[in-house]
Amino acid sequence: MQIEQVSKAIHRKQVLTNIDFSIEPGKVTGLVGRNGAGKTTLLRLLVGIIQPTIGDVKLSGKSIYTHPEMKQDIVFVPDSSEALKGYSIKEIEQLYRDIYPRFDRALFYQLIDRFQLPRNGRIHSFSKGMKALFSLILAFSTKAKYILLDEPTDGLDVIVKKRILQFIVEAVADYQVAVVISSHRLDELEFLADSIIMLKDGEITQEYSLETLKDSYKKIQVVFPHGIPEEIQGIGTLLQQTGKVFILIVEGELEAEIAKIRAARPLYYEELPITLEDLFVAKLGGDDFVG
Ligand SMILES: Nc1ncnc2c1ncn2[C@@H]1O[C@H](COP(=O)(O)OP(=O)(O)OP(=O)(O)O)[C@@H](O)[C@H]1O
Repeated sequence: MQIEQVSKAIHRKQVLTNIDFSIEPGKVTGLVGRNGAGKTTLLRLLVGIIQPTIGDVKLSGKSIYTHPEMKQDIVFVPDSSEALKGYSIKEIEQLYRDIYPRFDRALFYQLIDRFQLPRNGRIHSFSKGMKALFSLILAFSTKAKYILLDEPTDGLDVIVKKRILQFIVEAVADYQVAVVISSHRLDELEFLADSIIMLKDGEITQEYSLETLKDSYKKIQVVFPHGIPEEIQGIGTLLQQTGKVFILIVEGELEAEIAKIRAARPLYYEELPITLEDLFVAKLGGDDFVG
């Protein structure tokens, strides 16, 4: 799937600007950003619920907006499954079979049994965790090539969460689907995602491959008795300061930057393991506005 220079304004407000990336089969792409950054709007654009003001989303070179049959290959799981509430499992299965011609009924019931959901239940009798699991089962049973998940584990207990994450990992490997996950759970994305797209105020500020993440950034703890010396101010991003202890995220020419820090003779120097959360705070933690 190619997302080409997509911008979207809603009620004259610019919500997304120049979004450009592609999504690969068999890979999980994590979408991160602060509240209001535009994640849900982007997912809604990728599934064709809304259309871009400028730009296009293409599958095999064809626009999903002018070739509606393409939408059989894309399924969106919103963060709440309220819309399905009034139906029974059988009714939803029928509905999905009408929309998605490759819907795999055998797989659907196999997964319903595996996760011990009642075959004859109605969705309104399900707990939040059961609804979340059911939405995922439904999505993967469509055999759509692109599965878009908005906060799939939001509000779930640890056990259900683990089952859901495990299920996503297995399903991506088994069916070679492309999954896009919007999430605030950076620890979960670290476990799941192959790459991360970071949105800020509707724009992509960073794209990371989780494989190279740890080679591109360093998290450094240093102690300077009189504050960070002038000659190295501006190197890296200050993540945290506790008294004389500074934690910095360094990027770019790592060796050269680290050599400069060491040349400033800190009383103590240590490299710490970097997490996605560190990068999130370093890159997006700058202001307190939530829009
Ligand atoms: N239908 C709409 N009408 C007006 N504004 C909207 C609409 N949809 C989205 N927006 C605005 O677009 C911006 C992005 O919203 P969106 O829901 O995509 O963000 P998000 O990154 O998913 O946020 P969160 O993490 O809080 O779910 C917000 O400022 C929101 O107010």
